[in-house]
Amino acid sequence: MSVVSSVTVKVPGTTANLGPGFDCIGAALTIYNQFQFTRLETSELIIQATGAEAERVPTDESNLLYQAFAKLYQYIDQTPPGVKIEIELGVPLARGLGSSATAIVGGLVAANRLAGEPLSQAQVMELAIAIEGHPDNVVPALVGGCRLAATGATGWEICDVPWHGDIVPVLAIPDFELSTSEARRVLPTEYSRADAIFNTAHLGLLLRGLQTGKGEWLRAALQDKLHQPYRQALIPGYDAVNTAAVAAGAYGMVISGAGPTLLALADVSHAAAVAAAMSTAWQEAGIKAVVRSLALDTHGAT
Ligand SMILES: Nc1ncnc2c1ncn2[C@@H]1O[C@H](COP(=O)(O)OP(=O)(O)OP(=O)(O)O)[C@@H](O)[C@H]1O
Ligand SMILES: N[C@@H](CCO)C(=O)O
Repeated sequence: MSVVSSVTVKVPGTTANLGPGFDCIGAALTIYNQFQFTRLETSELIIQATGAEAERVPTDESNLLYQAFAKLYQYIDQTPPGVKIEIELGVPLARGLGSSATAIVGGLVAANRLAGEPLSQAQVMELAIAIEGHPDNVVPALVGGCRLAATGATGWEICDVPWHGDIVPVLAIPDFELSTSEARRVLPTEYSRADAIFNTAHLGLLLRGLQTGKGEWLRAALQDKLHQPYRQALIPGYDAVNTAAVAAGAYGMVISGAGPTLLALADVSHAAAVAAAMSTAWQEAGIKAVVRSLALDTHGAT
């Protein structure tokens, strides 16, 4: 592997949970952050950001991208070099579209490349999961597609989840933030057996629904008892947007990641109507939102 002094990493945003798959399933989307890392001769850290809300990205060592970059060097027992980081933001911050995962994956992949690829992709993935605390955003951000992650005997087992080509993810992204930590604080620490069984069954159904595109299965599958009932109150207009999406032909609607973005799944023939209905419903609830029909990213970080 040749030694390089500059590397550009493009990382997709992600939607995690998909309803019943809390903390274990996520999909990479065709929305991206791009990060350029250039090694400096001095020990300086220079961070510049462009794009929507760029002024909100920290430009010191607290920056998550730099934290992940430094973590990889720490892992290989080296001092991180001085570096200039140029950030082009395409994934909105703290909206449930995996912005933190793009930063973690971007920092790790760039550090690994600048250090001469000492770690395998599997090792980078383990580090990314350890930093984020759960696998459902960082795994698809790194490898693309829709992925399910579960702990195995010696580490994480990752499996690809086939996604039928007719299923369109429609994302309604409001103009307010909801941090993951805040959205996790409202969750209980214990659940009933009935809730555990409910989610187990619905996640199984979701996997088969995504694979086959069978409407009845998808309509039943997009339900959850582990996080959504507790988080809906943090998202004004949730019920109205949900009702509008389903009336316009969506299979169902869920919270994207920890929210506040809402994700509807629809077949291609209904996607445009679902997008329009979600937009109107949020507007009528007094909330500005951007609605986008996206596709699955299949490459992950490049
Ligand atoms: N490009 C970036 N550079 C540096 N830090 C970032 C970047 N993107 C996100 N972050 C950090 O991650 C925080 C948002 O993380 P958070 O987990 O709350 O939301 P999210 O990852 O967008 O949503 P979710 O995890 O629900 O998909 C930001 O406030 C910021 O601190
Ligand atoms: N599974 C995570 C995704 C957001 O990081 C959550 O819902 O809290």
